[in-house]
Amino acid sequence: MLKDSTWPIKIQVRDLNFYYGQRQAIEDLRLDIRQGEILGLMGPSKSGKTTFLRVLNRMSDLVSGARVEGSVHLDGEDILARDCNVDELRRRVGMVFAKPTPLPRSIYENLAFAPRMHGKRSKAVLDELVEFSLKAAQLWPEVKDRLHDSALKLSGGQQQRLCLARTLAMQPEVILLDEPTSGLDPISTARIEETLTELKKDFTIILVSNNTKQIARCSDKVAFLLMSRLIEYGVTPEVFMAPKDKRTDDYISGRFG
Ligand SMILES: Nc1ncnc2c1ncn2[C@@H]1O[C@H](COP(=O)(O)OP(=O)(O)OP(=O)(O)O)[C@@H](O)[C@H]1O
Repeated sequence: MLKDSTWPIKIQVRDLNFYYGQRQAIEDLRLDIRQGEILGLMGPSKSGKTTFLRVLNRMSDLVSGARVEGSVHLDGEDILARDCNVDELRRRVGMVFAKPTPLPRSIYENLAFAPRMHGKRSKAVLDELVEFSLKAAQLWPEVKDRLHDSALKLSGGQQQRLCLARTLAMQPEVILLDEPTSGLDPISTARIEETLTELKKDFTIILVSNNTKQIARCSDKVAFLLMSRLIEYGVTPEVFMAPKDKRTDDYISGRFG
């Protein structure tokens, strides 16, 4: 179901500017992301997509010399505020990277490690969390009989679903995906895309992809960034069928980027 303007806003971005030293990577961004929708973020290389994701869970803080202006509210709370609890924010806003990065441990430990660090010590609770997150990432049937095998034995596509499961094990509210299928074959890509469609029932998702077809297939709304600026934002089929800006049209038709 399409989330219209009456649907609750999960993330509200206003007048967002982001600088790496002198270089501005996000300019005057204004965007609402509604609860339970998939926002596809597309744009050519260096348009600011990854920077935006990193602002949303304050991973951008880790870059020395970086500076942010404006506001980003998550459920009404300003996450750029000094007193924001960044550990809790990163639990609520989880991230999956382009390259799968399982820990060199068992499948089970990949999922139980961080929740245990956050105080979940009971085996029964961890077992349940492992099963829940593997099922949500649609990996459970393939690994349920070998949870104690090394995660490194899994295929690339399975490793990426494991990384998604690892994010889900932290019981986030928002999932950021930065080109999650860029290194995967078409079958593994399709599995991840199906999984995302299931997950949006319970989570708000922001998907960065250089693959415009993937954005068209998976997202409810789409934002097109070009040279640090938001050029177009709207309901995905409308933007793809009738883009308002010629630069969006050029991009989705493959005329540049
Ligand atoms: N850690 C950093 N230090 C300095 N500049 C950076 C850093 N990360 C990104 N940038 C610069 O910020 C701009 C936006 O980069 P960003 O990675 O956000 O774009 P992107 O749209 O995600 O690109 P890509 O599709 O290539 O990943 C680029 O000019 C990039 O060189």
